[in-house]
Amino acid sequence: QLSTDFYKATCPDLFKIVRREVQNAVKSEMRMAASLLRLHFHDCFVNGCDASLLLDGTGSEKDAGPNLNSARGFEVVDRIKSSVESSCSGVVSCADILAIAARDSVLLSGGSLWKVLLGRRDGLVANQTGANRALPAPFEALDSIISKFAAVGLNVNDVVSLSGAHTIGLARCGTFRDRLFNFSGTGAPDITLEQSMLTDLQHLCPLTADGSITAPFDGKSADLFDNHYFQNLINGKGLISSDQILFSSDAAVTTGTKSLVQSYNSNINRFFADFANSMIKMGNISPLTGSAGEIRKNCRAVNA
Ligand code: HEM
Ligand SMILES: [Ca+2]
Repeated sequence: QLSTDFYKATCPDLFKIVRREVQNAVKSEMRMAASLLRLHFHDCFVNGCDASLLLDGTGSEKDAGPNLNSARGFEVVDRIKSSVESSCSGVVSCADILAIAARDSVLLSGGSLWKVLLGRRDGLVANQTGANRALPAPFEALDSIISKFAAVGLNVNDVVSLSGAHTIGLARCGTFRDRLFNFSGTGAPDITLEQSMLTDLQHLCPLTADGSITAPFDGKSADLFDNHYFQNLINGKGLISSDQILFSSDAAVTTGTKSLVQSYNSNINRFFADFANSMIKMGNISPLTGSAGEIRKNCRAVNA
């Protein structure tokens, strides 16, 4: 029961304000678009899209494995929230701000536009254990990733289209280094990783180096939201294992992800349309509505 015009009367300039703040953030650092998009994903997979990810404190989702030293953009969310508050105080949820910021981040990176549904309210608790359980890991098997998406109502099509978000942004060496030297204990690199990219990454991420050095997911256009990601997979140039297995694993054939990769590579319009559709579905994961939850004043803490 989310709707596109939820704040029409109570915060008529909402879209303008968020767009302006996201634009400012992206102007000073293009990567921020990727970081904001990821925040909405990591919020929605845990307790639904309720801004649980934004809560500070012990037991926070920010300190869960997939987010610690990894999720970023929280200061930008604070800035958006305070701009929104100064124009319409106490009416717009942090969960909705994440949804709009994710949409605008894709648009400002050259991707498609969709009508974002609104009316979510903010949760009262963070769920660190839930974040560790629900968020997919880069080295996870395809059937297991598919199960995690299924657990929140998303299908195989959503897995592939939403993985296309990795057309922008960066990943730390630590998230893919096992592929470079000793892939799942074989003592050799991942054979599905293309040779020149393997060599480049081995130089960027030697075993002795700090695991926080980063590489672009899409070496061709790390800041542009396009469909190169899928071409990369076909060429053995997926960065993390969970990307490459969508094309190269045995399960990619049986689950149908391989043919979806091929179709998004040959038809960018289909990718854009499916991505928009899947983002709307993801944004609809168990929202709090009506009088459930609250409208947080500060995205980092529940109201006093
Ligand atoms: C399919 C399962 C997925 C896995 C296993 C996965 C895993 C990862 C990993 C390991 C990173 C790098 C983190 C780091 O370096 O610390 C990352 C970054 C990123 N992920 Fe995913 N991801 C998945 C799906 C998604 C989805 C569904 C979205 C959004 C719709 C998304 C958006 C992003 C973006 C934009 C970045 C780059 C963030 C930045 O540069 O700040 N990912 N992901
Ligand atoms: Ca959440």
